[in-house]
Amino acid sequence: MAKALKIQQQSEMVDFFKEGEQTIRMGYYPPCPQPDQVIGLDPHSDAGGLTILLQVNEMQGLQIKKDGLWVPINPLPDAFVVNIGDQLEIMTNGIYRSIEHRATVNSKKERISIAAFHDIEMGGYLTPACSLVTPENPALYKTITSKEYVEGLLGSKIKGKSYLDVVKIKNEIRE
Ligand SMILES: O=C(O)CCC(=O)C(=O)O
Ligand SMILES: [Fe+2]
Repeated sequence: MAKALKIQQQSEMVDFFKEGEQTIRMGYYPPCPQPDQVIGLDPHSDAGGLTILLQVNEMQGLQIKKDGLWVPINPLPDAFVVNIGDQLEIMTNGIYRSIEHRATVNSKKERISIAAFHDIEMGGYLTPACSLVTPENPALYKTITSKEYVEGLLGSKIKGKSYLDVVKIKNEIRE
């Protein structure tokens, strides 16, 4: 990833995650007779760096928001879904965008997913990579401590990608 982004000091990318955390969440979505009336998991972007997700029993349910529409991600046998999270959006100075997603439920069958989240270390800083910030491409996100980031996140309501707005430098965002 660092190579693809032409980050000059590849160690910079490694340093972000070197002492980072891996957290696993298992999702169990029971069948629901009225699937249109409920949501399995509210729309959100993952707050960490990279998420690796397995749709265990290959039931459809994961959807991503693309051009304002919800697009289903059909499970492929033995395949992982790899999601960009907000921390990577910040580090890449917006070159890689985190993806808004949600999970729906089915009427007939349960759905099981396992997500592995990879986050930066607590105690470090969350900041766009130095070599991606230039006079032509100024920093789009503030530099904050990972502690500030997590505290702010826990204190906010999950609503799509809205928490990133707190970290964005206003008036500088390319859409
Ligand atoms: O169950 C899924 O497919 C999505 C899970 C997810 O987005 C999450 O745990 O953050
Ligand atoms: Fe997620």
